[in-house]
Parts: sequence; C-alpha cells; structure tokens
Amino acid sequence: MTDLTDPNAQHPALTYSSYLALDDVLSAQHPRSDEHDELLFIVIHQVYELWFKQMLHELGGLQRRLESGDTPHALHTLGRVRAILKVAVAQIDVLETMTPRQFTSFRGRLDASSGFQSEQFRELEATLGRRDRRVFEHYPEGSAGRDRIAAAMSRPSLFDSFLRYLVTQGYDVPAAALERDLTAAWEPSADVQRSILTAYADDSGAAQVAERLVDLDEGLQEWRYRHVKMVERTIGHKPGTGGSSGAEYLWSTVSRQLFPDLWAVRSEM
Ligand code: HEM
Ligand SMILES: N[C@@H](CC(=O)c1ccccc1NC=O)C(=O)O
Repeated sequence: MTDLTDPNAQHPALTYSSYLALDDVLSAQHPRSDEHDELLFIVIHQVYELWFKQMLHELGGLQRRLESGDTPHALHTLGRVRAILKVAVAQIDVLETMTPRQFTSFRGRLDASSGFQSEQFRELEATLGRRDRRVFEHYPEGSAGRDRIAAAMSRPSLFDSFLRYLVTQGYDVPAAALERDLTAAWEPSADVQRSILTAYADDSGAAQVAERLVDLDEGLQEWRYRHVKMVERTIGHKPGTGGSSGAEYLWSTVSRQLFPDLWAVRSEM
C-alpha cells in the first residue's frame, strides 16, 4: 500500500490545498495598514477578479457556441454568466457594511490605485463590445494588460458573435454588419433590428438567446448602479483615487448599453 506520508514518494499525494493552490491564494492578501477593514477590501476585490476570470472564460466558450449555431449550449452558458453576475452584484452588500470612517482609515494607503486599472474588467467590457481607446490611459504601453485589452478590442464582440449566430439560424443579417471593422464601436442599425424582430416574431431559440443577452446587459448596468451607490455612501462626492471626479463620473456610465439594438426593438413589438 502507498504510504501517503512517505517523504520520499515521487509525487506528493494531491490534497485539498495543493489542488486549489491555497498556499498561493491565502498568502496573497497584503494590507498596507493595520486597519481591521482593509482585509475585507482586499478579499472582495480578489473575489471579483476571480469571477471576472471565470466570466471571460465562459464568454469565450459562449462566442464559439453562438458562432457554431449551438442554441442549447449557448443558452446554458448565458444562464451561468447571468448567475455569476448576480453574485457579483450581491457581493456589494458585504462591502457596504464598511462605513465611510472605516474606509477613510486606510484609503490614503491606496495611493493612486483604482478600479480604472482592472485589466480583466476592461477586457470584459471589450469582449462585450466596448471600443474606447481612453481606457488605455491607465495601462502603460507594452504592458501585458494593455495588450490583452487591445486584443479583445480587435476580436468579434459578443454581439458580433450573436449576429453570426443569427445567420446560422437562417436569418438575414446585412453583410455590412457581418464584415464591419471589428476595432470600431458598433453603430446601431435599423436593418439589424429588423432581423432581430423577425427572430422574435418566430419566437425561436434566437429570441431566447436575445433575451438572455438583455439579462447580461441589464446585469452589468445593475452592477454599475450598485457600485456608484456604494461609492456615494462611502466617499460622497470626493474625487477618485484614479483621478476621475468619482461618483459624478461613475453616474455617467450607469446607463451605458451593451446591445443597443436589443433595447431598440422593444419599442417595435
Ligand atoms: C468602498 C468601495 C469602493 C469605492 C469607494 C470605489 C470607488 C471608485 C471610484 C471613485 C471609481 C472611479 C475611478 C477613480 O477615479 O478612482 C471607481 C471605478 C471603478 N471601480 Fe470602484 N470603488 C469601490 C469598490 C469597488 C469594487 C469592489 C470593485 C470590484 C472590482 C470596483 C471596481 C471598479 C471598476 C471596474 C471601476 C472602473 C469603472 C468604469 O470606469 O466604468 N470598485 N471606483
Ligand atoms: N477609487 C477608490 C479606491 C478604490 O476603490 C480602489 C482602490 C484600489 C483598488 C481597487 C479599488 N476599487 C475600486 O475602485 C477611491 O477613490 O476611493
């Protein structure tokens, strides 16, 4: 029988903590102050980044499934992404237990670091269709993060994959939309909206996919809304550490739509 404790064994037995690399994960919290609440602030952000990683992973799979016309698996993945987004929004409740005084006690130690520097959040936005060079201001030229965001801005967005999916489902999508410059911002299109309306009229799988995409869009707007309310109650109208006006800037992002065409068609049904 193998002696699991034998130090000379060639491969140490897999354990809970070795499989999950807990030595790495649990030694990665480095508060810069002695304030009790700083650990919560770090842990919450790390959990977000893990969920961002998982969502990027799921969205890659989703785009492949859409482009191959696989409705059931696309719907399944969309359901998973929606569930993760709901957890991400709900997590704000935990951070909101931190009072303004508790946050102020260590905020100075954050220097100029800020959410503006979240590479994965920007990659997520780019995958969801954002094409905005301004985000690069916060990423040094030649940095891996900048390159990853730029790469995501040159790939088909989730909406581009949805348009290709519509073609696999037999819907007519204007060639100009399918052959567009992927690095440019998407311009809402009346012709594309007509194709989407046809899919809704058929009450087909494509209509279900479209509804799940609207969930995603609404979910991100919800996150933005909860984030800015958290910001208002925690730092009021102070400017942000990242150099923006703070809440005022964040409000300007709240009703940003990922898929404007999917919202536009609602007035036509
Ligand atoms: C007390 C908690 C928080 C405060 C006071 C806060 C404050 C801010 C402020 C003021 C900004 C604007 C950028 C700046 O000038 O600094 C910002 C941006 C951002 N924050 Fe937070 N934040 C908090 C928690 C979080 C959490 C938990 C996340 C999760 C990852 C997060 C992610 C982001 C992201 C991604 C941005 C960029 C948003 C955009 O440009 O659309 N923040 N935050
Ligand atoms: N921008 C925040 C600081 C902040 O929340 C933050 C700082 C470092 C890493 C992540 C952060 N979270 C989101 O912006 C502030 O102005 O207080």
